[in-house]
Amino acid sequence: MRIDVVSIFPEYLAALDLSLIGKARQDGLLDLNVHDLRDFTTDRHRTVDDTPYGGGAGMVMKAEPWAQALTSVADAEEAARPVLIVPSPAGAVFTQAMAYELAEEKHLVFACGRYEGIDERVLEWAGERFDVRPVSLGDYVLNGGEVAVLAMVEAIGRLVPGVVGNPESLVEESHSDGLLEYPVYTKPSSWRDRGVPDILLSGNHGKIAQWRRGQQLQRTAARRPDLLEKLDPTQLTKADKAT
Ligand SMILES: Nc1ccc2ncsc2c1
Repeated sequence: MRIDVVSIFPEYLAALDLSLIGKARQDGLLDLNVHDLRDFTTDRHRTVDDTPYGGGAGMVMKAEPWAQALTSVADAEEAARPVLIVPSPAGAVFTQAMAYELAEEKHLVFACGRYEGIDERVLEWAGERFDVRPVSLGDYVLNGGEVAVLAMVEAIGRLVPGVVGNPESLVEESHSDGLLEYPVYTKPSSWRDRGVPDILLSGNHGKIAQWRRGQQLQRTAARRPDLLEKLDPTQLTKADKAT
């Protein structure tokens, strides 16, 4: 998978050189490229913003530098129609299901907006060449898209085959089955007078699996009842319903 990120703060994305994503880049599993939007300006001051039409506080990102940058990254990859992800508080909420879907794509481009956002005409113009997706991390506002891109690249990148050493570890995690994950414990078995649930020390794998599933359902009901509402009833066993 090729990933391009365009930002006026490319150094913000340095964290993508580290850990799992960094190793995937070294191993050639992720071809990740970060670009400075200012490199696509033509004036001496490398201007990327201007005042908003209609007035109001703040500045808006100018269209032309974005058009130059997006054209450059689209031309860099043969993939038919790259997905252009634009982090925005006004976007569709990013979910694990979306991460799985995007992990199948050949070419992802992330446009990190700043200030009050990007001139809307850029997203309209980009629709000719890209599958344009405004995406939100949740109902809160950051100062720009870079932090959201770090989160999304990690969430998507770890699902690309070969990135995570043991694919099994992707199976039982929050949201993989529509539920929150169960609690986990490790040595010592007694820590500051706190023990480990006896069932986990029993060696009875069937009972352990049953206990873990019950924990998932209880946690989800307590912390994210909205997820239970969304569950397809066929995803719940008779034992689940008895929990
Ligand atoms: N450009 C921009 C500004 C704020 C913000 N908050 C979450 S994603 C995002 C993107």
